[in-house]
Amino acid sequence: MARRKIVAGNWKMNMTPSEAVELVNTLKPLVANEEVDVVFCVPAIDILPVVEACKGTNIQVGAENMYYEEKGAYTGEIAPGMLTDAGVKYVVLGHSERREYFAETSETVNKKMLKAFEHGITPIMCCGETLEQREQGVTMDFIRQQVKVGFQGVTADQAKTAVIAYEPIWAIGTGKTATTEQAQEVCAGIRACIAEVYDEATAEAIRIQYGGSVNAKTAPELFAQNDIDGGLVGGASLKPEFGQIVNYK
Ligand SMILES: O=C[C@H](O)COP(=O)(O)O
Repeated sequence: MARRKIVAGNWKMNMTPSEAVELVNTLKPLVANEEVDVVFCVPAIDILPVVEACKGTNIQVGAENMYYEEKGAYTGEIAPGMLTDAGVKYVVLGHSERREYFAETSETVNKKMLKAFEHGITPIMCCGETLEQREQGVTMDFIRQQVKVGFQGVTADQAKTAVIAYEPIWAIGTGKTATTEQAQEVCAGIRACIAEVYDEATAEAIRIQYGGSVNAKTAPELFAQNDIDGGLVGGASLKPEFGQIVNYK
């Protein structure tokens, strides 16, 4: 069975709550495509107004991060139960910006993955190599490690519902999209890694996105690849162009 495409916007640290509602109202009619899962991953403070503004549409709301404890003395963190109560269905975990600026490791990402599944939140787990790693030829070794650690303890049934976003760090926000061949090659490698860790059925079911300077021009070819099931879109998700990306074909 063909996998359903999933196109998610990652707003990062952009949009005040009132700007967020305005953006949703602009994008709503542009992303009304029932054949694709459309997700807006938004800053924590925007979640409630965005959930409200997305009611009655095909848009699902995601968070950009989450903590792995249920509650307690963790100043500044957001618990999974808070997200589900607010109407969140997805959470971006292990984005390279969080790994780089907030010291996230694959081990903490793994704890968050397990907690997200426990609460019925679908994780969008990010992985990707630096330019240096690509030049050294260790891209796949590095990504396989990120995936294996990230999925430790995750059951095959849970993994089947997960989303992995392959985002080469050198392509994020740089305007440098990976070539279609580069993106397909790594996404296929990630699927092979899932088949090794679990089985063919799990590898066939899991959805793998590409992320890194995706735009309306590059999306059609990228999303047409066998192992690319959509995109995680940063900059272009804040513009009407996101509608063209969702309607890539
Ligand atoms: O999560 C999204 C990615 O970091 C890609 O961002 P970008 O589309 O602005 O390059």
